[in-house]
Amino acid sequence: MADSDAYANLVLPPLLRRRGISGRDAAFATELAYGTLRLRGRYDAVLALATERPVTSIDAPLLDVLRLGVHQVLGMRVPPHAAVSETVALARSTVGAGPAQMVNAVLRRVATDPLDTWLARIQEAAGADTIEQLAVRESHPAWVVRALRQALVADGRPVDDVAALLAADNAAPAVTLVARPGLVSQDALLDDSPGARAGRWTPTAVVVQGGDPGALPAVRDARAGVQDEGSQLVALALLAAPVDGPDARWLDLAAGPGGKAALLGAAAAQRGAHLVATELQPHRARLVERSVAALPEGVVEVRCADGRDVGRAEPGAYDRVLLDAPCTGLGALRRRPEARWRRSPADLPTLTRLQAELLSSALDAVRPGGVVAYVTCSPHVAETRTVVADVLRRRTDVTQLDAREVVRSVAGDAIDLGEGLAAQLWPHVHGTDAMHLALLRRT
Ligand SMILES: C[S@@+](CC[C@H](N)C(=O)[O-])C[C@H]1O[C@@H](n2cnc3c(N)ncnc32)[C@H](O)[C@@H]1O
Repeated sequence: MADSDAYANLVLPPLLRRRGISGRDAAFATELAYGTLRLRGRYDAVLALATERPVTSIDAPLLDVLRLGVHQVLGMRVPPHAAVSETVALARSTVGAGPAQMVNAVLRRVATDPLDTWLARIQEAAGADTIEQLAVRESHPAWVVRALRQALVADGRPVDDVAALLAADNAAPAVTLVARPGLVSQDALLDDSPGARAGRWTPTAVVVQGGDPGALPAVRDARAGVQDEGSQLVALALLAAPVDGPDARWLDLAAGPGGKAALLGAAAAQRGAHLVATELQPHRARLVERSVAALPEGVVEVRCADGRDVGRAEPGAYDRVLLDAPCTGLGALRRRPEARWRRSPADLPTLTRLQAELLSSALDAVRPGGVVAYVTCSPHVAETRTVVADVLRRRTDVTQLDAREVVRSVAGDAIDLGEGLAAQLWPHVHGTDAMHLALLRRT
């Protein structure tokens, strides 16, 4: 999984199901796989010290086995002798008897000292640069640490918050459900999920304890869905933003797989509005269809189309527009264990160009007095504040609203938001993905 192009959260659950692995065994296998992927950077630094050679010189399959072993020894509560013997057996069956001996020696060495001792050692080996130290300790690429630190500062938060943010990225998030308004109530979802609690910020979120949310009837028939509470909050904020004049034609410009479209669609059904959801990728457009399946016929129209063309094709046609733009996803690293190792700064120019083009189209598609929500599940300044500032500089027909005020009107005044007109959520502050929201009104 570390080397293939598959996403762990898509590959692992069906794999476990096919092998008949469930309950505690499935939970163990999931923690082993996700934890190893997440903490790969930390464990590679440990392995470089324990093997006294660079990990790049270790064959990929053997390195994966070693990482799995180190995670059991340092990251899970597996007794060291069991972790070592299981991993050696795995090495013997996958990479051969010779490498298995090496695995045995290396893991015994790793098991000699506790995690804190290894963390101190790898930090020291990283040199004097505090970013590099944080990068190995909290297992993030250094460029991601730099970008997150810059985003925290841009939000007016203490630079030292970055350590807590990186640690929050390394903790598996609780599964959060959305009760789609008018289809199922938050109370009904709470009643159906033993041990669940209501979300902190929205009247739609329910945080569940383990189990398979897909087994809940409300999730199976799309009255509810799995959705981070930050995603729910930004969609509800678009719905709470004041528009002047009519309020019946809504657009979701980049809708796949459809979590926010389903929430907006449910609200549209209640308010007598109509939602057009465009998505470029046909298979993701089909996922949008599925996510809105429980809504009354005709409320949501899914179109497989390029969102960049909508502003030109339908100028001023909409009252509310959501642009949840394709982005690096650096705000959702907790939920995508391997994502941090896949992205590179080289992805940014293509993404930010696309984000700017989509935002221009969204602003053309909204009528004067209407509102566009520009949303990313990344706090990266280049994808958020810079994209919005560039568009505002080029146009004279757009003003930025105070998104924090609107978010407070949904989440309550106690929510701790940073500086500036945008609302930036953070895993370590809000317990959500690091969603960014800017609200723009056509004048
Ligand atoms: C961040 S995701 C949207 C997530 C969605 N709002 C949700 O809550 O489920 C961005 C989506 O934009 C789509 N996309 C990328 N380029 C696009 C374009 N030019 N026009 C429309 N959709 C596009 C991607 O395929 C992806 O599904």
